[in-house]
Amino acid sequence: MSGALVFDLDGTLVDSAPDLHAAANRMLADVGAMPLTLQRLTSFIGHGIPNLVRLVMEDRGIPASRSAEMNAAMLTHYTASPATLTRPYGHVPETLAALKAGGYRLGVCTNKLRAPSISILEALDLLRFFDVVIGGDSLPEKKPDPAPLQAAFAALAAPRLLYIGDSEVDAETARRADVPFALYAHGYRKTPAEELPHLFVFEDFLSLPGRIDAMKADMPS
Ligand SMILES: O=C(O)COP(=O)(O)O
Ligand SMILES: [Mg+2]
Repeated sequence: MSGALVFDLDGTLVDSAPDLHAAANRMLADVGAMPLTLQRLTSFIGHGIPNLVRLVMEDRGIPASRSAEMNAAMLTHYTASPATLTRPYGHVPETLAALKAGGYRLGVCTNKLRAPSISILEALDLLRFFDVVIGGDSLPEKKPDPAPLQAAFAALAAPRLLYIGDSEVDAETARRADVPFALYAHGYRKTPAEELPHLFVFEDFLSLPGRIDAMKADMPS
């Protein structure tokens, strides 16, 4: 057994911002509000959909009293098409295949709701690589609480090697769970990489198996 690796979803395995953006703009159109740019919407990703809706509403000056209605609209629009524009980042499928073939047990730990997470992984033919998917609603706690990441590793029942993510939330979750963290450089983070605790930063998924092998070689046996 080579050990367990857990991945974040949004901004790490997949570029999901275009579908979140489309759903948010449909929600805004429902109430006659102007759309947001993709860049602005992307800056709101990381703490799950209720937080994203709150930030969109603040940005557009929509009163908090409408939050239940807006959240319901966002969920309806997003779950209707969670994987229309969403794509895996470069070399993700072949890297997951190589890691799986190398004997690693793989999991996902995301703040996205579990149902659309599964839909996305299925639509992009990635679900087959994972032995566990923990979503933002799988437990009472969400990242950066360490509980969801701990639950993912517990389900994998193999030595915990690494959490791979793109954001401030992921770095903090890994730190609190006491798991080494690898930072994917091209996700949705707002903070410079050097300000986030990490074991290594990587630019391309193709480099990941080699980095993990090197990390294992450095570990006390
Ligand atoms: O849904 C979000 O806001 C963040 O999702 P992630 O945890 O997969 O990055
Ligand atoms: Mg992420």
